Amino acid sequence: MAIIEVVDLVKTYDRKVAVDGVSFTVDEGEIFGILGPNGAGKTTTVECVEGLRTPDGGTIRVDGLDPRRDRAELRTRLGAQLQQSELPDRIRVGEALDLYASFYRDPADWRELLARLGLADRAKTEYRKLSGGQKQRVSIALALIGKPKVAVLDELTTGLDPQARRDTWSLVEQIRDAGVTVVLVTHFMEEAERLCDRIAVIDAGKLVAVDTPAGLVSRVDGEQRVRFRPTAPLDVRLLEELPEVSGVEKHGPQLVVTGTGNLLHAVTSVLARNQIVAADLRIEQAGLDDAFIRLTGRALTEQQTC
Ligand SMILES: Nc1ncnc2c1ncn2[C@@H]1O[C@H](COP(=O)(O)OP(=O)(O)OP(=O)(O)O)[C@@H](O)[C@H]1O
Repeated sequence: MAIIEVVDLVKTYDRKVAVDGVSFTVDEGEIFGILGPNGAGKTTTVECVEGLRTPDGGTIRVDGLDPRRDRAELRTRLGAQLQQSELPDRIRVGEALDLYASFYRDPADWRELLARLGLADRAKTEYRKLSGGQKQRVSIALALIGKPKVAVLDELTTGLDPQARRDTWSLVEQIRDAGVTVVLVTHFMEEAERLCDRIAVIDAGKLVAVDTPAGLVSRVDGEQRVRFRPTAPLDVRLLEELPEVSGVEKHGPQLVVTGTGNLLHAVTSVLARNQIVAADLRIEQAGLDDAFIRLTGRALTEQQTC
């Protein structure tokens, strides 16, 4: 059953159309990803869902509520993660949670919440003394303090090291397993693929696709990449002429051949005929990043991948 319904959402800043007719539904109990490059309109979309911005067009329902009209009631059902900078440096973790708990009629037990998030021994620690990963966990605790049905987590793992990022992913899964619907805004491909039940791909304000990670990948299924280092000079046109091959790229001494069908056999036959050995040979199947390129016409930039 859908807990969030967004229909034809439009949001414009001055003359810039940030969100341009976006529609999707989020089912109760799922982790729903919103994936796209910087400036795609992801944050604007979720801020409209949270009732923080007024849409210029379209309708939104969250658990049957209109986020603008029913803002007070929405706060008890939807928890949003705070940006790190929104807490004072010197506040103690326990004080922050106590304060936020006081905003709700029936808050969660924050000590229990801290224990669940692995922060039981940090209640008396000043916020500024926490590591990046611990600050993120505090922001998750604050999003959950009102016992929401939906938690919106925006760029949750940006700035975290790989271990802290993986720890945070397990937390998000625990939140979903406890029955909370999670909306996860991200520009990390690996995060979306690993965590999300379904993903909305947004690019330049428009919804490009909504599907499961496997469903998105199946759109480019059959595509493979063969990587190797030829042990002698090779005329790449010999590979480009093969019907199985759709592209050949040179990365330093390495060749990356993209194609379909029996690509490996076709490539190695050409090499054998020319008495060339393929050193460091690797075969890769298409993944979510290939699907993203197919859908948007470009890759997320290097620093945006995990
Ligand atoms: N308050 C604002 N005033 C004017 N323009 C804005 C404002 N907020 C966002 N924008 C613009 O709207 C577009 C969408 O921004 P938004 O923050 O929603 O994208 P995003 O996908 O969340 O990007 P990021 O990953 O960088 O946060 C961008 O071009 C951005 O510059």
